[in-house]
Amino acid sequence: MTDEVFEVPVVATGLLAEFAAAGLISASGVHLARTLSWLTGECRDEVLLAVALCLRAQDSGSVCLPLDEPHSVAGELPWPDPAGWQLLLAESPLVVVGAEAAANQRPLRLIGHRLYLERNWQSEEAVRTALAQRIALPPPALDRQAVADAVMRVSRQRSAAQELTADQCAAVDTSVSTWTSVIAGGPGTGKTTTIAGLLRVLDDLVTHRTSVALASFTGKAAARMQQSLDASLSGSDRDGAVWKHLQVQPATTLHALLGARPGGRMTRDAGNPLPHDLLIIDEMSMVSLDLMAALMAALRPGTRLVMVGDPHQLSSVDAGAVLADIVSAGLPAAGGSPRSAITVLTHSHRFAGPIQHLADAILASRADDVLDLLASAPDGLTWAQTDPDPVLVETLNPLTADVVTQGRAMVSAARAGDAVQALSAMDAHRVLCAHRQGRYGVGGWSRAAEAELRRAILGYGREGEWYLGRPVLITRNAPDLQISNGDTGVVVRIDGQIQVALSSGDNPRLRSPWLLDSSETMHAMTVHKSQGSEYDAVTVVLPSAESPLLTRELFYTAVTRARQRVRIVGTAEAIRQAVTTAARRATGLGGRV
Ligand SMILES: Nc1ncnc2c1ncn2[C@@H]1O[C@H](COP(=O)(O)OP(=O)(O)OP(=O)(O)O)[C@@H](O)[C@H]1O
Repeated sequence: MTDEVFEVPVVATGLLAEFAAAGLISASGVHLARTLSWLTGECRDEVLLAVALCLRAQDSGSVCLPLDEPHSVAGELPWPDPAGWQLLLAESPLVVVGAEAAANQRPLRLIGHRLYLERNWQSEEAVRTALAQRIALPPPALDRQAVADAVMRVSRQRSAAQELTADQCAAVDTSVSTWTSVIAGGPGTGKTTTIAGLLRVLDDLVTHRTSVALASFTGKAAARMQQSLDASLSGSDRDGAVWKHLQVQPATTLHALLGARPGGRMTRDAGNPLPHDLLIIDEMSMVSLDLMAALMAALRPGTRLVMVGDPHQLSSVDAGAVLADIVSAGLPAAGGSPRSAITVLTHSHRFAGPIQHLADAILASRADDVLDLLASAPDGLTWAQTDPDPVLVETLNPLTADVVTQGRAMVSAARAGDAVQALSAMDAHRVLCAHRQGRYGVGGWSRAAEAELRRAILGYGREGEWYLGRPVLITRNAPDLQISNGDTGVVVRIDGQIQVALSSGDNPRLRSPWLLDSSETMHAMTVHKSQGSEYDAVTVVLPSAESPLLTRELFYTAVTRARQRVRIVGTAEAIRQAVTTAARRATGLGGRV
């Protein structure tokens, strides 16, 4: 009996077998479909296929499966007719139909032509309802003229060349005067400067103690936010005591703010909400639907929420595209109000040159312009026109000088015990890959760089596993050590002790390497992991044009990580493919906010 029970769920037959063979559904999708079939008696092939496709959609970042969407990889596969498929699903014991129906333990929900895993539907619904409730609240009780005057005053406190732009003033005004707002914009468009302005204006306007929390998705992004906020505020304001009424807490990660516990539960929730009066979330593009649902549950109605980020960047690793959805759907400042609570900052104050032109052309999907620009090789942009392969010296050649210069700088700072210098050398240049493994992946490129360094630098890597100057990527959260998945650092020797210096604003955190359970050598990183960080120079390794990861968002995110120099390693075909392929995630939030 046990054997029978165990065997039934893993066998793929019929449509499941065909789609699995074509790589369109995964083994876990087949397993889920067969298990649900065994539990409920549902055995219609089309329904089981929908279950497996729904799981696959979630694994690739979508929140739901649109049944009626043309399938780009359809080929010879027998896709069910959308209308008939919808009818079959509507009468399946696995499916709840419609937004109004209560949850009743069924694993799937059908909303029109969109099929959701029930859990994703619940998260999306929770976010939508919470946003709608917040929009319906009467706006904060502030005198409109007083707000406008305070914004002007704060803008003029800056030097003439640094006064806030009209868009930045509008963003501050909107964020102060509404409960929920968005400040959207690409790198260097002045989002952090606007946040600094917002804090000053709020401090001017309120008459009571007002607590402010700043959070970002990764620890690195939180540290960067804190750093640039400190730089935007004058010396005296940085000292918390000088704020008249604000209590501004140091920037932290969103998970830490919500008190994430193992298993994904949060300490902060509806019964124990966040106590702050203002919550500012940076790098909002990295926030998944589930995390957004947890955040909305933990927000009191009287907390202003300001979401800051670049909707054109890659979406979260987990399912959802919350910021892009909110920006595309629009967010009214208040119920029935024509005024929008979203401000888009478009002018970059940081780049004017070729990197900005490249980013603009990528976003506008102008492939010819991108290729012309790269071919003209302006200062700051280089293009190694080749199909990358880390085992081929000619591919690595253009990179070698950067890798070796950087390696030398890390080693000498590490030997001198200068953690700040070692970290700055680490961030001087970063190789970014779309893939984790394989020819175009982080693993191979990191190993190739390591081999090059061992050849070029005398004594490199001789001190054992934790050798001086080794760049390290943390791959798992360790809250007790205050380190997060994605943190980066360098092995250094300080006062005779081997330590890993981890990036953290102005003051690196030092951790004993013997306590780091999950880390790897990092000479290259995925574009996903690089989100929220910036480097002086970036080398982007583009996969072949066939790679499903090659999208405009990926290319744009990679290129905009660079402050001064970008090198692209890839073929013209891959570049064209990236620029003309939009990352598509099926979500329902955009149409429902
Ligand atoms: N209105 C302005 N006038 C002049 N300079 C400005 C203005 N706003 C911002 N800047 C400058 O532009 C640079 C980028 O600003 P800021 O750090 O606020 O942008 P950002 O959008 O937060 O960038 P990123 O997210 O890429 O870090 C800073 O040096 C800042 O001082």
